[in-house]
Amino acid sequence: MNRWAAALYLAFRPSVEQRAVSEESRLGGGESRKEALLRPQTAASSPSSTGAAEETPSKTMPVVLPRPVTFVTGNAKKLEEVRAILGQSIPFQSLKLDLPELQGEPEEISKEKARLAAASVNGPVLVEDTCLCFNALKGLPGPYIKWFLEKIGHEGLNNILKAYEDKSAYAMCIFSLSLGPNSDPVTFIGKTPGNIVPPRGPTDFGWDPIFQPDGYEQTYAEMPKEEKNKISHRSRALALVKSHFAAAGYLFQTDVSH
Ligand SMILES: O=c1[nH]c(=O)c2ncn([C@@H]3O[C@H](COP(=O)(O)OP(=O)(O)OP(=O)(O)O)[C@@H](O)[C@H]3O)c2[nH]1
Ligand SMILES: [Mg+2]
Repeated sequence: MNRWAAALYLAFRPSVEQRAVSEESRLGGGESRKEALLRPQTAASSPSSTGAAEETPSKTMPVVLPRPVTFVTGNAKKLEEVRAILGQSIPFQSLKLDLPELQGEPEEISKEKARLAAASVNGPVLVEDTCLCFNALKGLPGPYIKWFLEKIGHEGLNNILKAYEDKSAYAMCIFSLSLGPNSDPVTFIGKTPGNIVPPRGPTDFGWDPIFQPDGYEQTYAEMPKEEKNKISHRSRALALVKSHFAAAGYLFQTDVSH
């Protein structure tokens, strides 16, 4: 046994691709073991809606990941919420990195971010891309909300919708999990419907002051953080991430020599 000690965080049934991981590669040592564990794999589940992840029951051994998942983001406020929502449910660490982003459909943007992150970290990663989608604009600004917000601010975003009666919108978070370089990312999508309103509340996080979720009198910004984290797009997507981890039963190796 080398310095790696296998730390078993979860030991539930594995998912489809995990059958490919042999007992030998699971317990073997050195780089060859890591390569075997992180070879390209089929998505375990593709929860591409707000529904729960579907898992295929199996009795074979779970995938062993060389270390906790790295959540890669350049956004401190996102990280704060992810920490609060995940708690101790999934072993993860974070890395501040502002990854370049594709143009295109939100799911592809998130997946490509995960591929870049996995290549950069050389290990399992979780990333997310957030969209604010105006129904009157057929989903725009969507993944480009960051740049709209930066250039025209809350007032400009409200002004855009003055041309339309429909002020409804939805906040969407797309998490992508990649088990390592060359591993196809799996996505988890959470959406919260609401309306775009003139800004109310603290301005410390993006467009929170102009998004009022359905069924609430307060904007995201006016809500206590715990309340937002119960109903937000981010918490809905993370609920799917958690279900995926519970169903997949990943094993994590922890280097106990540090
Ligand atoms: O009011 C908000 N409430 C939220 O819950 C929320 N989540 C994200 N955002 C903002 O929406 C844009 C997404 O762009 P984005 O997903 O590319 O994020 P980012 O570039 O800041 O970080 P990352 O890509 O490194 O993870 C950025 O302007 C974020 O600040 C939010 N604003
Ligand atoms: Mg970004």
